[in-house]
Parts: sequence; C-alpha cells; structure tokens
Amino acid sequence: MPEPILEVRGLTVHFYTYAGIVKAIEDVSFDVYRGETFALVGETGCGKSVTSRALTQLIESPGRIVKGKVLYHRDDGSTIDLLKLSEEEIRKIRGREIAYIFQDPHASLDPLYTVGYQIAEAMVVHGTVEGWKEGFRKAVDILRRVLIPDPENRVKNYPHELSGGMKQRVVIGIGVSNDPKILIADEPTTALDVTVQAQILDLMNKLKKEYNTTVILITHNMGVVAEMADRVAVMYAGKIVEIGSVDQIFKNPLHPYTKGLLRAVPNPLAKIERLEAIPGTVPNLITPPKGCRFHPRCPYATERCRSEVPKLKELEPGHFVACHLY
Ligand SMILES: Nc1ncnc2c1ncn2[C@@H]1O[C@H](COP(=O)(O)OP(=O)(O)OP(=O)(O)O)[C@@H](O)[C@H]1O
Ligand code: NI
Repeated sequence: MPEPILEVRGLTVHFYTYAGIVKAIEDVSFDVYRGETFALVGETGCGKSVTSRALTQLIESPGRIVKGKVLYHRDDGSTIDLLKLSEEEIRKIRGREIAYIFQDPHASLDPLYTVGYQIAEAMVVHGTVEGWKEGFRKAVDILRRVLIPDPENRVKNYPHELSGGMKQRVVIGIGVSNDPKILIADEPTTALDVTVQAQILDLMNKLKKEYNTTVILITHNMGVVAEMADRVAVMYAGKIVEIGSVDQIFKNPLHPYTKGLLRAVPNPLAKIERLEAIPGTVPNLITPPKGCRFHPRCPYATERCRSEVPKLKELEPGHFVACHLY
C-alpha cells in the first residue's frame, strides 16, 4: 500500500478584493504518496499555485486560508497539521522539509549576491551546516549535483553572469540544499526555452531518484505530466475534478474537462499553450457557476449539473472523478 506523506482535506482559499470575494480554491482534497511525483494540472487561473502555496501557509493578503487541513506525516512517525502551525513554526519547515522551486529564476535569485552565497544562506538559515564556511563548501557540491560545469568557479558568479537555464539549476540547487522531504515545483520550466526545459526536467528526475524526494509538480502541460508524474490531479476553476495515475488519466479520462485537455494535445509530448478543444473560458471566481463549475462549458450538462456540486467518487481503485455523469 502506498503511504501518504501529505493528506490535504477541504482546503479553501479566498481573496478579499474590492471587486468581491474571489473563491480561488474550494474544498480541495488529495493525498500525496511518499516518494512519488504528483502533478497538479489545469488551465491558467484554475488554482494550482494557490493550492501549492497554501500547503505551507504561503498565502498573502488579501488572501486567506478559510478552511482545511494539511496533514504532514513526518519521518519520525508523527503527524502535524501544517495549517495549525505558527508563522515561526512553519518557517522552520518551509525551505527545509518542504521546499519550493518557482517558475521564474530571475525573480527567485537576488542580483546582489553570488550564487554560492545564496545557496549557503539557505543552509545557514536552517542550521543544516555548521556555518558559512561549510555552507560555501557545500554550495560547490550542490552546483555539481545540479550539473553546473566548473562549480568551483561558478559559485563566485552573480546571477546575471549565468544563462536562464543555469540560473534555474541554481534555484533547484537551493531547493534541494537542505534535502527536503517534499519539493514543490511550480511551473519550473515554463520561463525557459524548449531544449533547456527538457534538461531541467531530466535533472529533476535524476535528483528525485537519487534522494527519493516526494515531488509536487505544477504544470499546465500534459506532455510534462506524461514525462514526469506518477499520479495527477486535474483542477478546474478552483476545484479538483479528477485524480488518478498517469495511466488512468491518459488511457481512461473520465471528466469531460480532462477529456478536453487531452484532446487539445493529440500527441501528449507536444507542448500546448492553449486548450482549443474546449470552447468557452474559465469562469470568474467571484461568482462561479452554481453546481458543477464546468457545466457552462460541458456538452453533457444536465439540470442536476447546474444545481448540485458533484463530489469526488472513486470509480476504479485510485481513480476519482467529480462528475454527475458517473
Ligand atoms: N492576490 C490575489 N488577489 C486576487 N485574486 C487572486 C490573487 N492571487 C490569485 N488570485 C486568484 O486565484 C485564482 C487561482 O490563481 P492561481 O495563481 O492559483 O492559478 P494557476 O492555476 O496557478 O494559474 P497559472 O497557470 O496562470 O499560474 C485566480 O482566479 C486568481 O485570479
Ligand atoms: Ni500558477
């Protein structure tokens, strides 16, 4: 039996804006198993980043986590609800046991400090090295781990002296520097050109195998899912509509939205930017559609879909769908 490292239950995040309350994610529940790569996929604005950031309370004003639990099963056998921790307690876990890699390496690195300094700092802050001297020494090892050539000299470089792909390797290096149990990668290759994207994905797979890290991968690209993930959760307009293994989702997609996503990528390894097979656009989340949020775009919508919110149901072992057709 696969063993969960995270159990997310009923996670709900709202943004209190002047225009109204944006119900960004609503009642999101899923498990992440130890050692797997779990992908969150869906169109822009569907709530992938908000979900992943909420896991460690990384939601800034005017946003608020209004409901939910994130149970984290630690290696020592204890379980904690990450949403119940104080700011000080969660800060000890974030960047150490649960680390993030964000999309844009330019924004993730500080132009005023060398890359060696920034990697060392990540370890010094969490006390995983004795001090700066050991931090700088380990920074060289980390650059080697992320396959940066000539690491002894590269540690002394400033971010602007490195290419986009090299910078993203540094960001990944910072992410893995404290040997996190869970690595959350939010569109880690979207800002890079295609050949570099493939190299970064290879690197992430290599590191994952070496260190047996659990990875939560956020992407809008089904090709990346096919290449990287073990299991997938498909999100639409702030809700999870389907969860299953990569095999189940690609061979037997159940939700009309998932089917649309896959139709938009005849070859799953081709890169997609827009989901042209699904007419219509994502609804605004201040007044989301009643019932199933996908019903205005769904060719099979019935009266029930317009009024009743569908719950996730398990149709075959490990394969869940939230749709009244089933
Ligand atoms: N600071 C904010 N204020 C108001 N609404 C917000 C804020 N941040 C996010 N949202 C809303 O939350 C919803 C989910 O956004 P999120 O960034 O999680 O989407 P995403 O799936 O990651 O999209 P993308 O693929 O574009 O990164 C969107 O409707 C967005 O408008
Ligand atoms: Ni996002």
